[in-house]
Amino acid sequence: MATTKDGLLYYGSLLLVSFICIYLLRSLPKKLSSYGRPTARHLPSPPGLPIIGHLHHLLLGSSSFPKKLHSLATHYGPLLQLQMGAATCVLVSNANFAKEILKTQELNFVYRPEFGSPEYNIYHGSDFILAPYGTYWRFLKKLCMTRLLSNSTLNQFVHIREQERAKLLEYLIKVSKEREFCDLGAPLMSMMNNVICRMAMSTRPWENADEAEKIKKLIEELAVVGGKLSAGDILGHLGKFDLLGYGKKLKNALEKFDRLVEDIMKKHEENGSDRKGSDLMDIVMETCNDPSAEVKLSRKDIKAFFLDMFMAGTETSSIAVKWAMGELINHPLVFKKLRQEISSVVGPGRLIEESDVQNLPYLQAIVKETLRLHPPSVTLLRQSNEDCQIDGFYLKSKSRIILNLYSIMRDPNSWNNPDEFIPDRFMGNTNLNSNKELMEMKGQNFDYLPFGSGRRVCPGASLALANAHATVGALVQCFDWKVKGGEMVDMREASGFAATLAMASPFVCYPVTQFNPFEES
Ligand code: HEM
Repeated sequence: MATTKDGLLYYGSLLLVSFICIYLLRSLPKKLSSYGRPTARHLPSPPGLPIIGHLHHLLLGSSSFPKKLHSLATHYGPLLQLQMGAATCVLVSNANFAKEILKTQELNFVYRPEFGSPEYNIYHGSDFILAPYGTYWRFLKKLCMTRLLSNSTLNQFVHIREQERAKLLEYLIKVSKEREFCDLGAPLMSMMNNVICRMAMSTRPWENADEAEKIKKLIEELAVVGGKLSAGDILGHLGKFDLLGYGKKLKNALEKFDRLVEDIMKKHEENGSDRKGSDLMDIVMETCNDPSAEVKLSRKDIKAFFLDMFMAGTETSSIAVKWAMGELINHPLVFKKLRQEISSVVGPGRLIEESDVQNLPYLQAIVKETLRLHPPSVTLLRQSNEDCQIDGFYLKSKSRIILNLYSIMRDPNSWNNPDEFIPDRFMGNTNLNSNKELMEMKGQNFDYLPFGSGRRVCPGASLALANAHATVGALVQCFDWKVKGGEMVDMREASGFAATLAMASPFVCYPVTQFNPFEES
């Protein structure tokens, strides 16, 4: 007679066999479809902890976020899977894997991940930087490349950049006369904000100082709150509850920006017929009245687009000049050589202009070397659209990719003395990285990607470079620099998570005027 024990054994075995059959039936199609292909391996990972995953590698210790990514890449390899709380990311830290993502499999990785909870973003769905690769994104990218940020539009606005640079120099001459010191970061940020405000929306700081200043404050606030909210992604679904209140702060700041830009748009509409392409907003609004335009932009789309321009362009551009000046002050021989180059090309009595830059290769090399060592955007963020393999490793669709520009541009396999500031490596007359001598900024060399690469490459690169070259040149031509509290500028990066590479300490210095371009000779 069968006992209860036998019965349990019988039904237990039946259950086990059923589970095995269900598992085989579900996995068989996948197995058959991958039959004959080499089996993909899973990505390596550093040691992790339950729940927080690898967060402790990024949160503990006083070094900066890019240095922590760099240390992970150096210890565990150039392709890693990181679990940051609830968010899974793939960290890519060498030129070969970057090329695979940005070129070989570009169409699969042309998307960007969305961080933070969309419910607090009043521009959700209109955002250009995060827009999926499709008609809307293509329309705006083409508008940027062929009209808004094209070389001919940049030439049309050269006087704005000259006037804003002159204002910066006048301020520094005054500081120098009064033997005061200044934090160079603040006037550089105002200058770049004014340039973009005036090019984009004709805000005229001398008539309405308020508008440009309000936009600058909002952009600074949005960068801080947006960064904190994105970091909240590590909470997964809990992020929706806005436990720390950053969601509400973000919404608040966005609504203020929206009201400000709505007023500016109304002024543009009121003076519509007189304006005819006087600024970027006119050009964007013209497309709304063009019946042949492929996409009809809404007011929300236009405002979201300008917010992206400010967020992507202001801090990155001013920070680049700040890092360059830090390196120049800390390398007096490079500083001297640059001043000599400017003097021999520009002459003694006039201020450097943007049109001089093509004849100033050493100035160009200094800006290139600064962007290599201190890339204002430390990472490129991408997302895979479909399952794929990289170097035999399996990546599932919607994998978030962090391209670690900081490590790629300091990789000792690509760069000699990678942590040293050596502008000569870009001059083509040394044997230091001689294959880099013709290196362009266009993202075709995957060892050097300060502006990204491919379809998603930065559309503001020419504007950023025009500004960086002429500003660094003018600051070297007009002033000697003394550092408050010591001989050297503190070149450490700020700790904590941030999208742009900030300096750890304020850049406080004394300008000493050497050449005053506004003085009658
Ligand atoms: C030194 C200054 C700048 C640096 C280092 C920089 C760097 C970058 C990088 C690395 C990307 C991502 C590219 C990729 O994913 O392949 C990017 C995208 C972008 N940048 Fe810049 N940028 C700078 C200035 C500007 C300026 C001045 C503007 C416009 C006023 C701008 C507008 C944008 C926009 C709209 C995108 C998104 C493009 C897209 O998704 O298609 N940037 N930038």
